Amino acid sequence: MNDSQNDTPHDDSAPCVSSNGSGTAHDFNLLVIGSGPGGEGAAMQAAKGGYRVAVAEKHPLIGGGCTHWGTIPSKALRYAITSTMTTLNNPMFRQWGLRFSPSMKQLKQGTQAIIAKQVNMRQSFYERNNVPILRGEARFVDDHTIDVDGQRYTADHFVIATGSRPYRPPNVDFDHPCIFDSDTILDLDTKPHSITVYGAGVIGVEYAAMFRNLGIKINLVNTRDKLLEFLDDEIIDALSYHLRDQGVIIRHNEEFESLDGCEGDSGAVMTLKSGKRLKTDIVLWANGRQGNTDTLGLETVGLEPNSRGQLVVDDQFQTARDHIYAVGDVIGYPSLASAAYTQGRAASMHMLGRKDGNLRLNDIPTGIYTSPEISSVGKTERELTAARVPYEVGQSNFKSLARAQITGRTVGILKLLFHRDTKELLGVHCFGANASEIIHIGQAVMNQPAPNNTIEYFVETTFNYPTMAEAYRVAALNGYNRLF
Ligand SMILES: Cc1cc2nc3c(=O)[nH]c(=O)nc-3n(C[C@H](O)[C@H](O)[C@H](O)COP(=O)(O)OP(=O)(O)OC[C@H]3O[C@@H](n4cnc5c(N)ncnc54)[C@H](O)[C@@H]3O)c2cc1C
Ligand SMILES: NC(=O)c1ccc[n+]([C@@H]2O[C@H](COP(=O)([O-])OP(=O)(O)OC[C@H]3O[C@@H](n4cnc5c(N)ncnc54)[C@H](O)[C@@H]3O)[C@@H](O)[C@H]2O)c1
Repeated sequence: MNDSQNDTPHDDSAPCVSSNGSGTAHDFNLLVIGSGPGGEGAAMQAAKGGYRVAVAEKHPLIGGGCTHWGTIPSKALRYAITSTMTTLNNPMFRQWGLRFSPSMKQLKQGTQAIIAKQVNMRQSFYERNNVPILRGEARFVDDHTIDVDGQRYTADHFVIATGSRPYRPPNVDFDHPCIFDSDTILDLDTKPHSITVYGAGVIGVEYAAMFRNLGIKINLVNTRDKLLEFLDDEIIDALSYHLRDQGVIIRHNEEFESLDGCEGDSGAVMTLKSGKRLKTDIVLWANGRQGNTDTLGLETVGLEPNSRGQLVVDDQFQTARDHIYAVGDVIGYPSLASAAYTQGRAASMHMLGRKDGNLRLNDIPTGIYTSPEISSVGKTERELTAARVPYEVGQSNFKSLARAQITGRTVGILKLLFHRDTKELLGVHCFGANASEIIHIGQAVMNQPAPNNTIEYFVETTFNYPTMAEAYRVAALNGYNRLF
């Protein structure tokens, strides 16, 4: 499909009954708002199911915040920083006198090329599946009609997949050149000497780790008493230890009182309610997100988002209006690209009436790209203890794995939690190189029907050697040895 087909406007005077091939009095069976992972998952699943589908997108390029401001640019920058610094810190290169301080511009060079590849690839998905992209900002005008920058389109169903943006409190001046959020930090052109990161959620912790790798002084201000409290306690301790060991100053249980940009671009001062004052070259505000619902005209269709702009949905991702679904960041937790895509597919399967799908909507792994990575799936020790489940722990320290010794990436653990009677795998928690990849081995076993979901799989299986995956065998044997 070419652009002119994509942009075909709806003719209000002639409603097209079935002539559009949708078998409906509306232009489309499904109109998706937003082309991030949530919107793409919904659009592709519905198109494959025979629906006539269109996607409205207000950004000039498709791919969503995920591609342009979130997952992809942050992970591309992280890769550029870690690979450059690993090379520069290699004792062999240092011995040879290799000294180089990369600029922000150099580190960001590769990111645009990766984004362009993502956009082209995703654009081809829409083209191949005959899903037109309606360019412009969508707004409901009645139950079955949206306006996209002056053109009106009708549909039987809608999926709202408009994502989220950084929450900006009114008393912070985001126009100041030294005050950034997770969108604007991507425009940072010069490398600061010091940064205060306010908010120690996933975004704050990932950026703190990333910038510390560049040798920048970091204050990480946490409004809670632990980092990432949804993780396993030992992993939280390991993360805190390694961030501190790398030189990040973490301040727990602190709340901001005021933030003042200094004259010109000479830094910013954050005053905390405890009386502390932190002056750094820049501040990265990373304290929560806001759903993109304010301009959707939701009042027209009788929907009301919560104070953070998020929509409430049921298990099928239906809002209070049955024909309007919502997926991804706009419904809040877990606010992951991975989950958004699955939710989009689930919403479309529901509207198609398909019961054959078996999407595991509650089995969402966590992958956190700190240094080193963190990943987990299933229950934590805290949850199992609270539920009085008799579990045992099997652990492998990366420092004793041959592969880790060879690559020099010896920091890390893999922890398996399993039922001490049935040996069922209940949780997998990993901190270390490649954690977000190797977690999926455990996830696959955990999802097998009993009795194939036990740690016996790891004990009985031959693993490639030397690999990081071997950690599963070591951890399972370690756990076995604790049983009596
Ligand atoms: C810095 C950062 C790092 C992240 N890292 C990870 C990670 O490593 N792994 C992970 O799984 N997740 C990560 N995330 C989260 C992930 O990016 C989001 O969960 C994901 O993008 C949500 O997808 P979505 O489809 O709901 O929305 P989005 O990807 O935000 O897409 C929404 C789209 O809707 C469009 N839109 C909004 N309103 C309208 C309208 N009225 N009309 C038309 N179009 C509209 C927007 O332009 C946008 O293109 C990260 C997020 C951030 C900010
Ligand atoms: N690697 C990844 O998977 C990855 C990376 C980055 C972001 N993300 C996703 O993006 C989402 C947003 O990340 P984030 O770091 O901004 O959010 P977050 O929800 O983790 O919270 C960030 C900070 O804001 C505070 N906060 C959040 N809601 C609050 C509220 N209502 N009142 C007061 N304080 C509040 C938290 O205490 C925390 O310190 C996360 O849910 C995460 O899943 C994922």
